[in-house]
Amino acid sequence: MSKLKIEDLTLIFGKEKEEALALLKQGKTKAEILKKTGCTVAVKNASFNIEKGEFFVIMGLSGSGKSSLLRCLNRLIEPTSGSVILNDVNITSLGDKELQNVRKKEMAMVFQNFGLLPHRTVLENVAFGLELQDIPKEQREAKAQEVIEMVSLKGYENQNTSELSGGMQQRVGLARALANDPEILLMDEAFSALDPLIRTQMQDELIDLQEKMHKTIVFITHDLDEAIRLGDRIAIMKDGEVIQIGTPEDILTNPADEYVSSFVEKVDRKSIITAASLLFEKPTVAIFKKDGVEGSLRKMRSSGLTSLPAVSVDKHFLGFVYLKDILELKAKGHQTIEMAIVKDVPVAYPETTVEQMLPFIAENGRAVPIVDRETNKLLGIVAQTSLLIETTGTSWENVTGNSIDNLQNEVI
Ligand SMILES: Nc1ncnc2c1ncn2[C@@H]1O[C@H](COP(=O)(O)OP(=O)(O)OP(=O)(O)O)[C@@H](O)[C@H]1O
Repeated sequence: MSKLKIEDLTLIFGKEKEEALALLKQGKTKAEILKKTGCTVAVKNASFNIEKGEFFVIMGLSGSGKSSLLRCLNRLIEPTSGSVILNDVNITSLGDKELQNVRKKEMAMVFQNFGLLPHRTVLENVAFGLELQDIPKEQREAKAQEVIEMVSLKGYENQNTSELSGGMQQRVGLARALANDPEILLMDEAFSALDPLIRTQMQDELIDLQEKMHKTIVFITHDLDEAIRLGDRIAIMKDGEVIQIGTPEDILTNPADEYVSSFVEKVDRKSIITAASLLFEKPTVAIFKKDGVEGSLRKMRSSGLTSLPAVSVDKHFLGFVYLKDILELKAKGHQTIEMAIVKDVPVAYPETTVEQMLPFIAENGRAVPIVDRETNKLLGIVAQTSLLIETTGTSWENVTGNSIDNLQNEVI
């Protein structure tokens, strides 16, 4: 179920909004509109859904419109046109009072610069939102204490926040947001001010927390590595436009344009790309027992491969068969291939990452079989060359001197 629906949302800064909006409709660019009207198009026709419980990351360079878009979600900034639907309620048309309620109960924001009250204690900061709602002291402090423990700040309740390190201050920021039990957390570059080690630690803790909380999180970052670590899906923004939305793997394997590619190039793909996206698109060549020695030789010859997976009639993976062993059987006059099936072969599953498959690289160049975790059916094979390409970033032709089509021409 979609928690948030963002429909054709546009945000323009400046006085001549109507004129700017009209020019936008005519297809004029952000730069042209700025020149003609003095208005900045911060968000342009954004439309997408965020699912309940999803960790949704909005990523883009500075000035691409991420913060503006995020602030339109709770109307800290009023969108110029379009709507934001939260649980089927169009919050763009709510009156002040209803909007206050949404902000108090449904959404909470965590800011990059923490936004804490420096002369108040951790406990008071965390309970502050509840205090504004006139929740009795005892009750709000009990709730604050609970979330303080969730973000590992137990023991620091009575410290002034100005005495805390950046990482700890951001824990207070997070605890304050969680104290209201919001359904949606809006996090604006929440970890960007932290040094790299603390930042990674906070990312890990947020991932752990989210596994328990199942909130809907909208997280902004300009860092693709962070987006990939955290996001179930990532929206990439450029010049106010959302130019691609997808899972981290979608974005790495199919960048929508040069801009996205330029980010993606710098990412370490090994831990993200899975066997599923490396599976040969066409069905894998495999050997059945009924193929016998002659049939196996034919399949190896026509595929140009010196080792092939063997499968049962219902395509369960049995092991690997090597050309040299088949030739030996032939020389000895055997017709069945049973003795040539090497059974002790590591298998991967669709969700196995390239990094996890690297130890499977064998000296004899055998491919990695990918099987269904439940049924052990062979889904396909990943050639070692694919793994090398993924780890070195080079092309098929460079590694194999061959094209992928030559490697497969027979169907299981
Ligand atoms: N209050 C404002 N008045 C006028 N223009 C603004 C205002 N806030 C943002 N902008 C402009 O809107 C565009 C989007 O800015 P925004 O801050 O949303 O981008 P961002 O991707 O969040 O960048 P950053 O990571 O630097 O915060 C930019 O061109 C910016 O200059």
